[in-house]
Amino acid sequence: MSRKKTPKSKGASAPAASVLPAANGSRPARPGIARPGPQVRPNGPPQLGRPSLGSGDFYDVTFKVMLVGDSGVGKTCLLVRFKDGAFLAGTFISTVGIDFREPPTRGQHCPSRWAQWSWLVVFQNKVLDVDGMKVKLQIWDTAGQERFRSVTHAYYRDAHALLLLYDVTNKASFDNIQAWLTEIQEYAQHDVVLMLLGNKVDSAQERAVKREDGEKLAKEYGLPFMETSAKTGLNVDLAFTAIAKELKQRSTKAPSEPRFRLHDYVKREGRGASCCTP
Ligand SMILES: Nc1nc2c(ncn2[C@@H]2O[C@H](COP(=O)(O)OP(=O)(O)OP(=O)(O)O)[C@@H](O)[C@H]2O)c(=O)[nH]1
Ligand SMILES: [Mg+2]
Repeated sequence: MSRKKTPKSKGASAPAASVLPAANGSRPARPGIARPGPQVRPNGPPQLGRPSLGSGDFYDVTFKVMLVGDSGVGKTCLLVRFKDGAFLAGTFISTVGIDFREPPTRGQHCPSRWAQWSWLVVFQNKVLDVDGMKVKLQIWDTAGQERFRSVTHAYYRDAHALLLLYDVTNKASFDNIQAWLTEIQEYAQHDVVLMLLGNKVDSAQERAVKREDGEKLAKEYGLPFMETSAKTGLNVDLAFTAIAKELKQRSTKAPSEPRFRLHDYVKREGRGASCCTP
């Protein structure tokens, strides 16, 4: 990733939410922020695979992916779409904390269940088959609200990849991308895989950020870029698959394999907004 120096973020954070470590396996009584458990690995060599007995989630290698961006851009919805193939329509419930446990009953999530959980950030695991290798993505949603920024920073350094979202119907969320990049530069690993996503392209009539502007910004910072819709699913699987392919390539480093080119891949495979309007 080639990153340009950006001006220091003006986004001064208000005091972070109180830290409320959650007891293992039980839901905290109120929104809170737990500290990373032992399962959280620092960035660097990916964790080698092990079968997680009982869950059926066998994998060869695992990576931590984080979703970041302003509040309301659709991070939680993007994760729900990828994990469950569903869309959280209706009332917007902002994510206001971080939690490290998986939801209580695997395989039984539904939108309403997610809505109940959306005041916590629940990481989700998804195992993808990438060219014959089982790649487990541990995907972390974060609270986009500025008052939680100082808390979410702390988790960047563990991340192997970051999906940075803005909302194409919200110009301010696009204008804030530079500040996000400054934060990422400051807190994430220098070799973190980063992708810019312009979400909500299904809302064509409310569009406030042109596709070309997203492309221009991405080019300026050397980032792969796509427009997505958590509502229709446009390019959602592709974004995560592309990240998984890039991370897998970096970790295996097989000289015989043709080099995976993330930028080319998303350019080639990404679909335009007009393709999937409901
Ligand atoms: N039309 C449309 N609406 C979306 C899309 N993605 C999310 N939304 C809506 O946007 C609102 C915010 O979505 P969230 O996923 O909760 O936003 P967030 O980025 O997680 O926000 P924070 O948790 O506060 O950081 C909700 O009302 C969603 O239904 C999309 O692709 N298209
Ligand atoms: Mg959220």
